[in-house]
Order: sequence, then structure tokens, then C-alpha cells
Amino acid sequence: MDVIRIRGGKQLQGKIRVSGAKNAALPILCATLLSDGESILRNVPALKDIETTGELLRVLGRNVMVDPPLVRVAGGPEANPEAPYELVKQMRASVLVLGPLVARYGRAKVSLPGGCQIGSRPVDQHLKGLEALGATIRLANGYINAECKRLKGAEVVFDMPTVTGTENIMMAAALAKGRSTLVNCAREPEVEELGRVLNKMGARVDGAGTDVIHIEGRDELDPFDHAIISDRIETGTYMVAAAAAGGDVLLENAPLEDLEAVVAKLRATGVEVGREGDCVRIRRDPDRPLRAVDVVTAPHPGFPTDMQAQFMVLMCLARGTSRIVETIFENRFMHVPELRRMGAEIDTDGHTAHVHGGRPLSGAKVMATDLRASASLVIAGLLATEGETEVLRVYHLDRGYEYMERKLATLGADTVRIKGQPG
Ligand SMILES: CC(=O)N[C@H]1[C@@H](OP(=O)(O)OP(=O)(O)OC[C@H]2O[C@@H](n3ccc(=O)[nH]c3=O)[C@H](O)[C@@H]2O)O[C@H](CO)[C@@H](O)[C@@H]1O
Ligand SMILES: C=C(OP(=O)(O)O)C(=O)O
Repeated sequence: MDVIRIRGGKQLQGKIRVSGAKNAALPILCATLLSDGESILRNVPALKDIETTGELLRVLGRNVMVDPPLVRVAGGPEANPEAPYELVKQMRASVLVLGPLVARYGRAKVSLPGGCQIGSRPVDQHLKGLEALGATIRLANGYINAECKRLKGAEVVFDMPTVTGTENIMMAAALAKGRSTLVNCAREPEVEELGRVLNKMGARVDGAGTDVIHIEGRDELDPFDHAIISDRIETGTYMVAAAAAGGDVLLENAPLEDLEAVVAKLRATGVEVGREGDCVRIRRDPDRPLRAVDVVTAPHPGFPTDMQAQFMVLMCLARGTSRIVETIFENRFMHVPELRRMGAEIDTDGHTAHVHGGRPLSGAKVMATDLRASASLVIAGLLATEGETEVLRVYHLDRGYEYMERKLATLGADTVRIKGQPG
């Protein structure tokens, strides 16, 4: 297993380019199942989750060429509509093949994704939505079995805004007969992006990115050629890294408009965030102390849960106590014990963490536990003023960050990957 070693205490300077968005690319890859012919995805990041999805699409009978930033997926009317446990367990987002498979092939057998490190992560809303469109759902032996000759447009009211739930039902409704109305939808930019792709495929999707989406289904959909939007969570992660290490960083292709809640919190702590040409510029004078601010995670456009761990590290630097409340996932504080090992003073009580900032962090060996927690540990390593940090189990990081140690090194950080270490 690879390890990332960080020698902290260096300010960050320079420019890096933000990659394509993982959480936009994954549903769009699954949307290729909705048509025959060859679809082309551009600006796809080189990530483990993209490889896993490519492998899954191959198992389902597609021809897949993954050569980031380009991915090609081709297929015809035949498929093997079974997504096995071995692949689904590697990546929860695999459940996004469920809607397309049942809509296109009338049948799907998809392993239940189960929980993961950050929470139980149920899929009841996905199943409820498919049932509303006319599918029969049976759970047996750890698999979801879904069947329906032809889905029919319907109204689906989600109990809560769910990102992949909304995406699964949008894809299913795009091939259903008639009109669907989805209510209480997730409003994340990645949902809006999927709407754009379904429209390119010939469906009529209206309102993606708002809480009510109307979809006029079609008998057949066309393949597409599409460049994926930039990754807002990668952007936010590098913003926090620049703020934590101090310095002056330009991020090319950064989707600032999708990050308002994060930018507002960064500014409230005293970090400068602004536009400079087609880049976003983040500046912080490391001699000026940061202010402690409180954060409550919420569905978009609220503060993203996927930025909570990284922001918590920044609050370790701030003067005073910051209160961080995680409202989306029940176990998303796994980075806290690791940060404590580096000298952070953080108490947790259920869904709330209190970060008592201002204590220096020191380097340590720490364990990556999930994707965003891994990024937070790398950032903690950047600001540790003494000793070196080794982040173990970086396969979590590789699921969602393209060449993170290289991008940080471009900015002057002392970050290297050491291959094949005992994990
Ligand atoms: C691949 C992808 O895009 N992943 C993102 C997606 O995950 P994901 O789509 O899995 O997360 P959801 O938006 O579905 O989860 C939101 C909340 O709804 C609950 N829920 C969800 C579905 C359901 O059927 N029943 C139910 O109770 C969940 O437990 C959670 O509390 O959105 C999350 C929340 O923004 C992000 O952290 C993930 O990075
Ligand atoms: C939690 C994440 O991904 P997933 O939903 O695939 O677990 C994430 O992107 O932060």
C-alpha cells in the first residue's frame, strides 16, 4: 500500500488546475447504459473510482476505454444486467447502474451497497422511486432485483434530498413512458450536470439543480459527447490547503459559483478568496491569526459534508473554539482521533465537534479512513511545524483526488508518495 509523506511548514505558491468532478463523472458514466452506440466523456479525472466504474460497465457488457481525461463507452442492445457484490462493495456509487439497467433492459440485479466508513448509507429512496415508476423490487441474498417491462412516468416525492437517489431516478425516468415529476430533489451541481447530459441524449429534463425536476421520457436515447464540469470538492480542498499552509495560490478552472458556502466560511476566518482572470486566487498571510468560525453541514447550497474534515483542520489553526456539526452522515468524524495524534484539541459529542484551535500540530503516522478524511490528514501534514507526517492507506485518497501529492508539490509543498509500504 502507498503512503504519502509530508514535511510541513512550507507556504504554498503558484498555480494548479482543478480536475474534472468525480461525483459528476460517475453518474454520467452510468448514463451511457441508457443508449446504444458510443458515448465520449472528456475531462474525466484519473481516479480509482473511475476505473472501478469502467470495470463495472465492462461486466455489464459494454466496451470501455478509460484513458483519462478521455473515456469512451460503447454498447448495443445486449447486456448482462447484474452488478456483482465484488465491484459494488468497492464503491457505493455503483448503485447508479440500477436506474439505467431497469429502464433500458427491463431487469437489474445489483448488489446492495451497504454502509461504509462514514455511515449506513441506505438506498430506500432509490427503491421507492423505481417502484413509483412501476418497477417490482425484491431484495434477496444481498441483492436488489428490479423488474419492469417498461417504466411509466410518475410523481416521486423524496423523503430527503438524496444526490445519487435523485440521479438514479432521473436516469430511469428519461426512458420511462410519459412525464415524471421528482419532488424534494438534491440540488447539487452534479445533479444539474446529469440533467444536461440527459438532455443531450434526447430526454427533456427541466429543473435539474432545483428541488423539482420534470422529465419527459423517451422511447430511445442517443449517445453523447460531453466534457465533465470541474470538481468543486477538489477546489475546496486546495482552497483550504492554501489557507492552512499560508501563501498565494491560483486555481485554474475552479467552479467558485458552486462553492459559496465554503467561500463565505473561508472569508469569515480571514482568508482572501477572489477571482483573477479565469482562476480563483486564495491568499493568507501566515502571520495573521485566523478567526474560529462555526460550520453546519447541509445539502447544497449549504456547507458540503464532503468539505467538513478539511475545514476542521483549518479550524485547528484558528484562535478560539469552532463548533462543527455534521448533519448528513452519522460517522463522519473518523479523522478526529488521527488529528488528535498530531496534537489537535478536538472534542466530539454525537454529531458535533468542538475544535479548540491555536495549538501547533506535529507530524505523525496517521491512518486514512475514508476519502475526505484522508485529504484532511494531508492538509494537517502541511501545517505541522515539526516532524514529518505519513498518511497510510492512501487508496482512500486515490478514489477521489487526482495526483494530490504531485499537485501540492507543484505549489512548493514537500509531499511525496512512497510506493508499496506496509499499511
Ligand atoms: C458519488 C456521490 O455523488 N456521492 C455523494 C453523494 O452521496 P449519496 O448520494 O450516497 O448521499 P445522499 O445524498 O443519498 O445522502 C443524503 C442523506 O440521505 C440519506 N438517505 C439517502 C438515500 C436513501 O435512499 N435514504 C436515505 O436515508 C443518507 O443516509 C444521508 O443522510 O452525496 C453525499 C451528500 O452530499 C456526498 O457526501 C457524496 O460524496
Ligand atoms: C463520500 C464520497 O464518495 P462516495 O459517495 O462515493 O462514498 C465523497 O465523494 O466524499
